[in-house]
Amino acid sequence: MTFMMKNVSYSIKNNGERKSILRNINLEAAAGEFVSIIGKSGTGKSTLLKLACGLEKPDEGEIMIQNMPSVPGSAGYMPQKDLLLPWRTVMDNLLLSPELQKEKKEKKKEAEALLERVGLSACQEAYPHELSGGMRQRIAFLRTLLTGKDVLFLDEPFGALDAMTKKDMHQWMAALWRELNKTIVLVTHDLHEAVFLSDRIIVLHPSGETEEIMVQLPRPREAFLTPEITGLINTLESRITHESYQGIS
Ligand SMILES: Nc1ncnc2c1ncn2[C@@H]1O[C@H](COP(=O)(O)OP(=O)(O)OP(=O)(O)O)[C@@H](O)[C@H]1O
Repeated sequence: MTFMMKNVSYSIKNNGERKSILRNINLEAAAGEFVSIIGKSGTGKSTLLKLACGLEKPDEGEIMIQNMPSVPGSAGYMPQKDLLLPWRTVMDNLLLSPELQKEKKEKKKEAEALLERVGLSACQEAYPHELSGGMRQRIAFLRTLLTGKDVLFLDEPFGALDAMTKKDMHQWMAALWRELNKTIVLVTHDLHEAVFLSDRIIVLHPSGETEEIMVQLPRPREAFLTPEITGLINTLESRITHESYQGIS
């Protein structure tokens, strides 16, 4: 498995007491797979991604990326907010992490090629405030890609975008994922997004249990709501509203 979480538990200190956030989580993703994690607010999805990419340490359990324990830098991570630095141009934002690792020169060509590939070469010298929300998220995603990692964790990357921009982003992401052959684990609240993009969807229940739903729809997928897509969305909605896992009926 390219990504694996085994018996992972995590708690935080809250007013002197330990508060359990995740209990005994088992998850995995195969090479090139697109997996989404959905669930009610507060079930620990963002925490799970931070653990997955080594930014937090579990109390118990094992987290592996490409057969090695996950540490910061094992995988690409895109947080909920784009975190583009307002005083740096698009190119300088893309080269932020390579610059810190003294690889700026080597990565510049790669950054130019990526911008070209997604039709954003013209905004290379623009500042974040000059870009639309969709463009900013594209740049933030390209920055995650520039880490060169095969496994990418994305935390609600399109959450703040309007419906039309989101639709464009879904198609853009699906095409790039196919082309680049990355393993992606995405946290989202948008069930249509999860169905449109994923091979597999994990429902994280408030009880801490997880449930898995396969998306066996041919690709490329329809951007509009077909009866199959609507059916899956309804299934997911009914699973999320269950307080705990009761088996798929
Ligand atoms: N630093 C922290 N201090 C206290 N509580 C925290 C901290 N980080 C997370 N939590 C709590 O952990 C739980 C899980 O938070 P997390 O953000 O992972 O959930 P989520 O499923 O991603 O939520 P959402 O869908 O609303 O983004 C929540 O109850 C949250 O209040």
